[in-house]
Amino acid sequence: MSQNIQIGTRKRSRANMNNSTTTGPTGNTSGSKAFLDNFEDTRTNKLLDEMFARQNSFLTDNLRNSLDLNQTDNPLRPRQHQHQLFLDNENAIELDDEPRTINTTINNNNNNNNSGSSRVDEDADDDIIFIKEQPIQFSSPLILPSSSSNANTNTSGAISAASNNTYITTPKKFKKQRTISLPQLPLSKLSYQSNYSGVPDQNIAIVPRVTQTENELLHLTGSCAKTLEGNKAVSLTIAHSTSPFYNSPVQVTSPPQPTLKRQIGSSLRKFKSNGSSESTSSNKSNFKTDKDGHYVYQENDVFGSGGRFIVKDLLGQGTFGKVLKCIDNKYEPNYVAVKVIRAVDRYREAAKTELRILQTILNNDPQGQFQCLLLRECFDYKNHICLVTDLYGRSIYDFMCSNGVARFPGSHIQAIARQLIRSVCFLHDLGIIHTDLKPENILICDETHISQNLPTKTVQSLSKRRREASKGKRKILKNPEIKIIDFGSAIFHYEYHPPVISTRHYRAPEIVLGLGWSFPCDIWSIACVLVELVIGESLYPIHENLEHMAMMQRINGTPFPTDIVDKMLYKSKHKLGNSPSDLNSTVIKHFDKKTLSLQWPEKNKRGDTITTEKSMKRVLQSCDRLDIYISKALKLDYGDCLSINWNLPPEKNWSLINSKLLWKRQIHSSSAAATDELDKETFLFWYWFIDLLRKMFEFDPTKRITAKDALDHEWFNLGILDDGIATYNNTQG
Ligand SMILES: Nc1ncnc2c1ncn2[C@@H]1O[C@H](COP(=O)(O)OP(=O)(O)OP(=O)(O)O)[C@@H](O)[C@H]1O
Repeated sequence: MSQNIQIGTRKRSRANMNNSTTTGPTGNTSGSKAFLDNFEDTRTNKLLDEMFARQNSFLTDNLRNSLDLNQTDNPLRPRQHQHQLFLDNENAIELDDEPRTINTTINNNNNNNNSGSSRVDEDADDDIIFIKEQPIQFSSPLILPSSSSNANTNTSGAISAASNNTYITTPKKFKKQRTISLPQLPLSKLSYQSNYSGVPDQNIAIVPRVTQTENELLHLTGSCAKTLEGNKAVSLTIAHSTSPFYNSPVQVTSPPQPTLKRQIGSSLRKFKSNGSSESTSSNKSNFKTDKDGHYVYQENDVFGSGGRFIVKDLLGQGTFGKVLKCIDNKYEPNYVAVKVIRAVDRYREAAKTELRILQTILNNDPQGQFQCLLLRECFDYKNHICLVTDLYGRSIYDFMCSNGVARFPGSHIQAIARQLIRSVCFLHDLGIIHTDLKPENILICDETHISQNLPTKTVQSLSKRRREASKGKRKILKNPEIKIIDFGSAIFHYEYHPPVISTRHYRAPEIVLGLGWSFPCDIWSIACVLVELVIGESLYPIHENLEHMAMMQRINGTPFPTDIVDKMLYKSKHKLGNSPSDLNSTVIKHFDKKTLSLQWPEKNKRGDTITTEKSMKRVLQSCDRLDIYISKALKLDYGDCLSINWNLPPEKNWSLINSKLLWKRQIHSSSAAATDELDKETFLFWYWFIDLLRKMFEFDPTKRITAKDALDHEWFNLGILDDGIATYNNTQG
C-alpha cells in the first residue's frame, strides 16, 4: 500500500537551544502518544497510558527482583533462586559463550579474526566468521528408525534421525555469520514447563489495538517527513507494507492437516482457488536431515502436507535451524519464509517458546503494524518444527555488507530507530523481552534502492569483498521500513532469565556484570545497532569480557558506577541469583575491591602490563568516547568542522562549530563546498541523536531510558534533509 502524503502544514518543534544542561530536555511533555504522530484520540491515549503503566510495573518488578540485593528476603525475589544456583552453573557451562555450541567448521583464514580486526584496518568491515559445511555422507551407528514424524532424539538430544537411515551434511555452502546468538535452551524449558500448557499465557491481557490511519504511519519514515524551520516542505511517498497475508475479512476453512500441531492465522489468508501454477509433480520430496539435526538445503525440494511447500532458496541459517524461501502452493500470495527448526529435542523445545511469543505478537498486532515478524502457521514435519512466516528482504547487516558505503543516511537511521524503538515498546508492553536485537535480526521489507556511483578513490579504499559486492556504488533504500525477526531467544518478563543472553556485541553491561537483566537490555542493544548504522561497523567488535568492559567505559567516557560494581560484588559474595559461571574469573577479578574500579589494562603480580598490544589498540585507538567517535564518522559526510561534545549544551557546541566554519571559509574559500552542507539544523539533528544514545547507553539499567521515553526524545522532533530524503523525492512520482 502506498500513499502520497504532502507535508508542510505542521512544523516540528526545534531543539531547545537554550538548554544549558548536558543531558538535554527529555522532560518533553509530548506525552505517551508520541509515536502516533498527530493522534489526538483520547481513547487511544488512555490505552497507551495503560500500556506504559503496565510496562513500568513490569520493569520495576523485574529490576527490583534482580537488583535490590540488600533485601534478600524480598518477597518479589523469584522463588526458584535456591535451586537456580545449581541450574545456573549447569547452564553457564553449556551456554557460557558463543562458539561452543556451534557444530560447524569455523574457518578463520579469511579476514575473519574478529578479535584482531581493528577499526583501523582497511578490512574492518569484513568482521565475519565463515562457516563452511562440507558435503559428507555417512551412515551412523546411532541412527534411529525414523519414519515417524516424531522420531525421538537420543538422551543427549544431539542426534536426530533422518527419514532414510543416512546422515548427510548440508551441501557445500558458505554462510557469513558474523555474530552467533546464544541458544537459550534447556533451562528455559525446565523453569517454565510447569506453567506451559501449550496455550498462550492468560496472564497477558490482550490490549485492543486501534488500527492506525495512514497519517499515523508516518513513523515509518521517522521525521523524514517533517521539516525544520528554514527547510522546505518535503513531499514523500510512504510505502507501508501490511502483511501480504492480511486479506481481511476473508474466512476460509482450514484444510485437514493430520500432523498439524497448530495452525495460526489461517483465516487471514486466501486459499488458492484452482491450484498452483507451480506444479509439484516434477518435484520430489527429498527432505533430508544432517547429523546435527539441520535440514539439508536442496533447491526445489518439496515438503509439508501434500507437498505444499517448494524450497526456492536458503535465506539464512542460524543456531535454531534454516530459514527457507518457499513457494506455498496452498495460499496466495505464495512466497513465504519457513524456518525449519533443527530436529533436536532441545531446539524443538526452544521453538515452542518462539511460537508462544510469535502467537502473542500475532494476537496483538495481526496486521504487523509494530514491525514484528508475523507467524502464519506452524507444523511438524519429519521431527522438524516448521514456522511459516511472511517473507521479507535481506537483513540490514547484509544490506550494509553489500553497500559501497555501509553507513545509512541520517534520515534513514532516524526512521529505523523510530520503528525499532516503537516495536520494542510494543513488545515490552506485552511483557516480551527480545534479548537478541542485532542488525542480522532486522530485515528490510523492500530492498529497492537507488545506486550512486562512488568516486574512484573511495572505491579503491574499499575491501575487495565490499568492492565486489557493491560494484563501487552506494545504495540508498527507497523505503527504510524494517521488521524485527528471530524471537527464538525472546522471553516473557516473568519467566526464567538465563544468566547470559544476547549476542556479545549487543550485550548490555548488567548481563556482563551478572546483575540480572530485564527490558533495558533491549534498549542497550538498539543503541549498539544505531551506532552501527552511523559508523558502518560494529561498535563492540569484541569476544571477551575484560575488553568488552574496558570498551564500554571508554565509549561512555565514565567508569562503571560504584553502586553497580558494589551490587555485583555483593551478589557474588552472597551467591545471590543468577550469575554466569565465569563471572569471577572473567569479570569480578578485574575490579579493585577497594576502589571498585576496573583494572584495565591488565597487570600481572609484578605490575607489568599483560594486556596485548592489539587489545590496547582496539580499546584506545579504534574507539573513543561516543560523541567524539560519532563526530569522526560524521566528518566523512559533513566535513571537519562537525565535532560534537556532549558535555556542552547545543548552543555552545554550535558556536564553536560556527567559528570553525567561518574561519575555514575565510582561509580556504575554495573548500566552502565541503562545509556548505553543515547547517545548524544538521548539527542539531546529530547533537540530539547523540544525546538519545547517551541515555540508551546508561550503565545502570534502572536509569536507562525506556522505549516509551525514547520515543518522546527531542531527536524525534527533528528532521534532516539528506540523501535518504532525496531518494524519496527523486523516486516517487
Ligand atoms: N521472514 C523472513 N524473511 C526473509 N528472511 C528471513 C526471514 N526470517 C529469517 N530470515 C533470514 O534467516 C536468517 C536466520 O533467521 P533467524 O535469525 O530467525 O534464525 P535463527 O536460527 O534463530 O538464527 P540465530 O542463530 O541468529 O538466532 C536471518 O538472519 C534472515 O537473514
